[in-house]
Amino acid sequence: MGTVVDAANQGANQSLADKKVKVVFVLGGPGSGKGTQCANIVQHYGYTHLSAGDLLRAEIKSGSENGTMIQNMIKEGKIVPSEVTIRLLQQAMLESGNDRFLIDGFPRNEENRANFELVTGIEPEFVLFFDCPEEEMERRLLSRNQGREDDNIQTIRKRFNVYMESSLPVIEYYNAKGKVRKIDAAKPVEEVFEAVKVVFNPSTETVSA
Ligand SMILES: Nc1ncnc2c1ncn2[C@@H]1O[C@H](COP(=O)(O)OP(=O)(O)OP(=O)(O)O)[C@@H](O)[C@H]1O
Ligand SMILES: Nc1ccn([C@@H]2O[C@H](COP(=O)(O)O)[C@@H](O)[C@H]2O)c(=O)n1
Ligand SMILES: [Mg+2]
Repeated sequence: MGTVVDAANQGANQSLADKKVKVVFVLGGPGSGKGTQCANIVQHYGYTHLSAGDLLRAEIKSGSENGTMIQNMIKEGKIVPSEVTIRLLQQAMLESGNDRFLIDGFPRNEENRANFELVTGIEPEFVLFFDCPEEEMERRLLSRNQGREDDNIQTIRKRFNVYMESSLPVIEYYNAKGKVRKIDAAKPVEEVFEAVKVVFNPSTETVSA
């Protein structure tokens, strides 16, 4: 059984490698506006948006054998083992038929980062980092109203702790490699997107380099 699954996984990796997929990691704290800005980027730049959190929530709804474990992790603001999340990301990349992806909310810790690279061989083109003060993120999450089980103050505080302890080091890792494009995410949505466009527009990038 393990061998069949491993072979399928290797096939998926080979197929993604053949396509020479382009990946941008979209990172930032809970409520910093990753999903909001990804929707804008998709409209303008032809990327497919894959939110790791959305994929995990869909996996719960699908009645998968991992559903209960994932649900408990999300309620506690904890990071699901990368084996599960990477498989969902690979599947979604293959199904999309696209070769350009915004991977939102991943990698969330060192284990996510190292295993994604090891398993897929994919290095991000760059990391889009939405930088936002905690008080503003908290305000946004508490008024998001999308029925998310983790948008309550107890879980939000746990998510902030995980972000500080586990996710920021990943951003620092990519920063040391010169891959981070930092955006001031505390501004209104339209202003944030203006800053995002500068990153995605190659001619503007050349001028400012
Ligand atoms: N620049 C902004 N100014 C004010 N509100 C914003 C801004 N960007 C997003 N929002 C709102 O804040 C909430 C959180 O945004 P969003 O879902 O995009 O964040 P996220 O980073 O994807 O969060 P999570 O990590 O929890 O998935 C939403 O209700 C969204 O409409
Ligand atoms: N790489 C990831 C991403 C997310 N999770 C879990 O999902 C929760 C919600 O994520 P959002 O990006 O939608 O906010 C998050 O708090 C984690 O519990 C994960 O495990 N691994
Ligand atoms: Mg989101």
